[in-house]
Amino acid sequence: MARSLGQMFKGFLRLGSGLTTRTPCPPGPGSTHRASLLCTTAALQSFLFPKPRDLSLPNSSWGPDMMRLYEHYNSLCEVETEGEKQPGPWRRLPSYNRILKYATGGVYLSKIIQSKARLFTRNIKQQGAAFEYVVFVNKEEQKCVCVFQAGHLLEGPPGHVHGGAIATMIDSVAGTHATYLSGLVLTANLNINYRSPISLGSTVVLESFLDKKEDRKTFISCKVTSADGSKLHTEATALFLSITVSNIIGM
Ligand SMILES: CCCCCCCCCC(=O)SCCNC(=O)CCNC(=O)[C@H](O)C(C)(C)COP(=O)(O)OP(=O)(O)OC[C@H]1O[C@@H](n2cnc3c(N)ncnc32)[C@H](O)[C@@H]1OP(=O)(O)O
Repeated sequence: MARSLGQMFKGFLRLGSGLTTRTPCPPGPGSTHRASLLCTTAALQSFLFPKPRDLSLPNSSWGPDMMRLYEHYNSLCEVETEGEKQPGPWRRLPSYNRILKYATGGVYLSKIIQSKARLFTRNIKQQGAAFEYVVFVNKEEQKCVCVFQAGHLLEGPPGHVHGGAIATMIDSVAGTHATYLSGLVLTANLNINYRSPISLGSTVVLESFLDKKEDRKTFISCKVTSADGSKLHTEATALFLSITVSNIIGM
């Protein structure tokens, strides 16, 4: 068990270093033996380690603000220089309904380990009903941005988003950011100031910034603003502590 968890978190830690890289299948005509071997290996790999469904991609429930902001940041993930496409300053992070699906073989692991468990923010199957979001990270600026559309199941005060749901998103985005920067972490402290309510169904932007890193501690601040950036909804600071796999096993 400890070994499989070790493998699992090795995959998880790859989040910060090009997790989604896969062997491309070369074009058919004129393929060499080596190329077809590569293709077979890739096919075998995808059979043995099926890709989990990425829930951070657009679906039909996404409104105009959500789509506009997604397309804006997505366009910054790739830049064209002298006719060639290069990685841009931003990167979209994939998102699954269990964190262990980041590991190689995570789809199978997910069936073996507490098979009914689901990531809190990704456990509602009805598209658009709860948390619709996508996270982008900018390594150079050490910054994360999340575009979040809050569905009708997240109601707190009538017509508005529950404070716990907002806290959940802040913890998730700041936690993802801290993981990206520092590997495996747990939230030790989260302070939130709610400045103005968020309407149900609206799209907001969460921005997460690295304040400082000290040994095991990663300090992050986060703010939530309206889609056009004109209104501040929420501000937060958080402390994440780096942990080891044995911390999780012993939990
Ligand atoms: C890719 C997808 C990623 C998705 C991200 C999802 C993010 C979700 C994140 C979470 O929700 S995690 C779940 C909620 N958090 C927890 O359940 C954590 C529960 N708490 C613990 O397990 C432990 O308290 C913890 C691991 C955080 C710390 O215990 P340790 O024994 O490792 O640390 P220790 O108590 O020795 O403290 C280490 C340092 O941190 C400081 N510290 C600990 N807790 C603190 C605190 N709460 N506030 C301020 N400082 C704190 C402590 O003072 C000390 O400072 P110094 O080294 O300077 O002396």
